[in-house]
Amino acid sequence: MAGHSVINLQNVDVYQQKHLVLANVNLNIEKGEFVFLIGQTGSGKSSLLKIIYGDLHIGNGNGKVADFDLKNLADKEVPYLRRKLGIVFQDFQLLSDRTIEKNLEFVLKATGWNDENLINERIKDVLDKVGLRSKIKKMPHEISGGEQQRIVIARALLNNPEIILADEPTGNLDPETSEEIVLLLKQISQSGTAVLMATHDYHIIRTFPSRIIKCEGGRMHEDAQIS
Ligand SMILES: Nc1ncnc2c1ncn2[C@@H]1O[C@H](COP(=O)(O)OP(=O)(O)OP(=O)(O)O)[C@@H](O)[C@H]1O
Repeated sequence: MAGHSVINLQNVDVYQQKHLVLANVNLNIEKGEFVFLIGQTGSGKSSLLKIIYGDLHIGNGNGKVADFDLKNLADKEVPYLRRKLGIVFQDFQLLSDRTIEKNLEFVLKATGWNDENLINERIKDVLDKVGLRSKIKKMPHEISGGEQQRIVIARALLNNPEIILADEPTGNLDPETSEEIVLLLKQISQSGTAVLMATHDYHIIRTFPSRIIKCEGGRMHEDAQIS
């Protein structure tokens, strides 16, 4: 059965300015796949994610993400590409001066939603998906770190993305809460959204056996094993 590719990179060279970080990357991720991205600090994981969300241009090679052609991606198209992506990064936290509801409303309004009823419904939908509807009126500081991360995931789901990119989403969490977050991301992938998750947490990788790709020695390797 032919799959439905949501990320397809062919012979892509990943540069940070003049420095070649990863050479000749070939990567295909299908709808609903769950993939771990591993590699030492500085090996190129974030750079690879940047290629995928249109923050770095591809020089050599070809790339398609959620039907956007990365090679010919105009700057003005980047926000539309990002709407197809849910981004869960550590440095992309909740706005601390407003409630969970207002955090989510802010993103919807910034991405073109203006019908109040649809906005309210969508906010409830995504909060249900992460099991936190009861926290809708709370401020970020009134909920735990794990709950905040679930809200960040809810926020990433607002525009029904084809792909979630998660960079160390469990970095600041205790082991039990980390497992809950990854379980949630797994469930999201099973409902059809591909998840690409960069992590250094081998306990998590062992607990949730999945496809692993690794950045090492200036290359991206498939079917990586952890020891
Ligand atoms: N903005 C930048 N300008 C120039 N070089 C950069 C820039 N960002 C990263 N690099 C370099 O590119 C290489 C890959 O960095 P990258 O951040 O992709 O690694 P990483 O695997 O994500 O590391 P970490 O696990 O620490 O996040 C490193 O040598 C880094 O110094």
